[in-house]
Amino acid sequence: MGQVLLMLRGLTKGFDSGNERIPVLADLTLTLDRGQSLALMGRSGSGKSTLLNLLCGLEQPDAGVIDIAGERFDADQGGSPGHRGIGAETARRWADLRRQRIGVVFQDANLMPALSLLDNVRLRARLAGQDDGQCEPWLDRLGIGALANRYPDQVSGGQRQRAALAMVFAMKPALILADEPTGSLDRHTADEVAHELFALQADQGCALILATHDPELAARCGQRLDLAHTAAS
Ligand SMILES: Nc1ncnc2c1ncn2[C@@H]1O[C@H](COP(=O)(O)OP(=O)(O)OP(=O)(O)O)[C@@H](O)[C@H]1O
Repeated sequence: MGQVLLMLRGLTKGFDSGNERIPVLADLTLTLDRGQSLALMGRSGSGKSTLLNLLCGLEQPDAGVIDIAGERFDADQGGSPGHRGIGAETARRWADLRRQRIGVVFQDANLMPALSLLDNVRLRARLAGQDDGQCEPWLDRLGIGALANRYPDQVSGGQRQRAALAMVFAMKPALILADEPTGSLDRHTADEVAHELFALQADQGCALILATHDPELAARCGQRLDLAHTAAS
């Protein structure tokens, strides 16, 4: 058996709508080892983005436990769901994890507009405590080395998506969270980016969780979780 990277126990999350709490995820339990990949599937609104947000601390669960790389987060039981604060210590631990261990590739590639693609990658590496002097090869590997000195608004959406992947790999994360990482790309570019994503994931031995509607992309993952079939949907 591999080394466990992520453990979810009884993870539950809903959102307030008027006086009601609408359940999105109910009692979700799963384990992911280092080096494994998991595709999150399910119809629109089934909770894929919500789960990714919970896994990087951008949303807080109503109940359950999240354990990532030995950092354990228990849902705060004080107050009613939706009205709980997050303690300063918990916020700090999530921020540390996002900076050093969790690489996030969400739909609107989160590049700093005032920095070139290369400087975006360097900044991300530096924040994660990695060597920022070795960042050009990441852009080369993603096929955008020639665009290193351009700013994000001077390249296409697909090229920004590749730069976002270069940033994630430069930080050498333990876990990558990707929300439709190829969603805005044409089929050919999507295939190229997916190829690099899985090749680099294998090279680095990190775990990958990706939300997608694309069955071909999901088929490349070792595991699949269909949120349409979880108790809340
Ligand atoms: N901040 C919020 N407040 C209230 N409801 C929310 C909030 N965020 C998400 N929801 C609701 O939770 C449900 C799950 O949303 P989520 O974005 O996780 O779905 P998804 O599976 O990622 O959908 P898609 O495939 O369309 O991206 C939806 O019904 C959505 O409207």
